[in-house]
Parts: sequence; C-alpha cells; structure tokens
Amino acid sequence: MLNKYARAFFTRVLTPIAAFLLRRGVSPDAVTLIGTAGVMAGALVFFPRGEFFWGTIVITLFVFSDLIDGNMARQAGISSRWGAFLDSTLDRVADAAIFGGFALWYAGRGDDNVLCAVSIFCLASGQVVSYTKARGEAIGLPVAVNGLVERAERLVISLVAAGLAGLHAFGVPGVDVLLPIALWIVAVGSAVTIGQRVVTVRRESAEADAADAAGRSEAGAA
Ligand SMILES: CCCCCCCC/C=C\CCCCCCCC(=O)OC[C@H](COP(=O)(O)O[C@@H]1[C@H](O)[C@H](OP(=O)(O)O)[C@@H](O)[C@H](O)[C@H]1O)OC(=O)CCCCCCC/C=C\CCCCCCCC
Ligand SMILES: Nc1ccn([C@@H]2O[C@H](COP(=O)(O)O)[C@@H](O)[C@H]2O)c(=O)n1
Ligand SMILES: [Mg+2]
Ligand SMILES: [Mg+2]
Repeated sequence: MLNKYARAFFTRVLTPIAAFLLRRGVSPDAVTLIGTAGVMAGALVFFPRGEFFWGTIVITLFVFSDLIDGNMARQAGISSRWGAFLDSTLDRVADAAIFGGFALWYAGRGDDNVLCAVSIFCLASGQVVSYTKARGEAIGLPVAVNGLVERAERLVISLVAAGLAGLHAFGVPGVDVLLPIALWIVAVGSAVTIGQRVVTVRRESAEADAADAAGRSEAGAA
C-alpha cells in the first residue's frame, strides 16, 4: 500500500537530492552501499543497547537512500540488472540488521524471550515474504500480488514504534509498549503476506503448467 501510494510523493521530494548527488559524481551503487551501511550501524550499534530513539534517527537518515538510488539510476538512464540485484540484496541485509538489533536487545538487557522470538520471526518472515516473490518471478510467473505487509510497511510500523518507544528513556511514560505491539503486528502481517503470495504462486503455477500441457498436446496433435 505504501509502495503504491507514498512512492509518488517521495519521488517528488527526493528527485532534487538525487539530481544533486548525480551532479557531484556520486553513483547509485555508492548510495545503495552507504545507505545499507548506515542502516546497519544504526540498528546494530543502538538497538542492542536499548537506545531506540537514536537508533531510529540514524536509520531514518539512511533508509531513504533506498528510494534515492533508484531515482538516481532512472534520472541518469543507467538502471541496470546489477543495480536491481544489489538494491534488493542489500535490502535483505538492512532488514536483517534492524530485526536482529531488536532480537539482540530482548536476548540481552531487554530480557524477554518471547519478544526475542517474535523479533527473529519478523526477521525470517520478512526475508521469506521477499523470497516468495523473487523465486516466483525467477520461474517465470508474474506473482501479481503484493500482500498485506510489504517491506515499506514492515519498516514504517517497526521504526515509528521504535522511535516513539525510545522516548521512554527521556521520561515519556507508557510509550515503551509500542515496540512489542509493532513487532507482533509485523509478525502476524508477514505471516499473512506469505500466505497471500504462496496462494498466488500456486494458482499462477497451475495456470502456467496447464497452458504448457495444452500447448504440448496441440503440438502433438498437429
Ligand atoms: C518524536 C520523534 C520520534 C521519532 C520517530 C522517528 C520516526 C521515523 C520513523 C520511521 C521512518 C521510516 C521510514 C521508512 C521508509 C522506508 C523507505 C523504504 O526503504 O522503502 C522501500 C520501499 C521498497 O523499495 P524497493 O522497490 O527498493 O524494494 C523492493 C521491496 O522491498 C520488495 O519487498 P517485499 O515486499 O517483497 O518484501 C522486495 O521484494 C524487493 O526485492 C525490493 O527491491 O519503497 C517504498 O515502498 C516506497 C514507499 C516508501 C514509503 C515511506 C513512508 C514513510 C512514511 C513515514 C515515515 C515518517 C513517519 C514519521 C512518524 C513520526 C512519528 C512521531
Ligand atoms: N544501485 C542501483 C539501485 C537501483 N537501481 C535501479 O532502481 C530500481 C529500484 O528502484 P528504487 O526506487 O526502489 O530504489 C532497481 O530495480 C534498478 O532498476 C540501479 O540501477 N542501481
Ligand atoms: Mg532502492
Ligand atoms: Mg530497495
């Protein structure tokens, strides 16, 4: 949903920044790599220590690089298969760092085995959500479904909650419950999304196999 409705807005806002970086000789790949490194640093330095506010601020500064890199490539007319591969692969690395950071907090001083498990489930299920689409497309299917919780939703839900929960350390009462709530929402939403994508791939596979079989029997009859 966010990918559909918010992308146009962010494209307008980020296009001048992308143009500026291109004029300075920065490449889309460099933005992809630096953005991922920044997200990883924010997540793995701050989240395991429970510093959710500062971790979210650092991640937010870098995460929009994922919208800038593609914008730069398109503006410069240099979109490439390699760029698409690098972008998607490093998305997975950044997501692992974010949910891994939460898991490390709950495994350590956060001291909550259930929320540690929920964080690990968010990490793994998010990767599976992406894999279902990538593998379906790799076997030639359209995978014409996005599902309930795409990457943008996973990030916005968990990072807004983490940023607000981080305000607890500055004396704001009650906000610390937001992160557990968000993690449960992302976990359940990701499970539903996997189901939606698997059902779609199963239907599209059956249709494609039936079309292939019909084509073979027509060729045999001729
Ligand atoms: C009082 C202060 C409190 C501090 C609060 C801090 C608030 C800031 C918190 C969060 C900001 C989070 C912003 C997150 C932005 C995410 C941007 C992003 O990376 O989107 C990526 C996404 C997809 O891009 P790609 O096409 O490159 O990715 C493909 C996709 O990911 C597929 O994934 P799949 O669904 O399959 O898992 C992969 O299959 C594929 O491989 C991959 O290539 O881009 C978009 O979706 C575009 C839309 C972005 C929408 C961003 C909305 C941000 C909205 C609000 C943030 C601000 C909220 C402020 C709240 C303040 C609260 C007080
Ligand atoms: N280093 C890069 C990054 C991205 N691309 C191209 O942009 C597409 C992704 O667009 P986003 O707006 O989601 O970032 C990707 O599929 C590539 O075509 C690139 O070429 N090089
Ligand atoms: Mg990108
Ligand atoms: Mg990306």
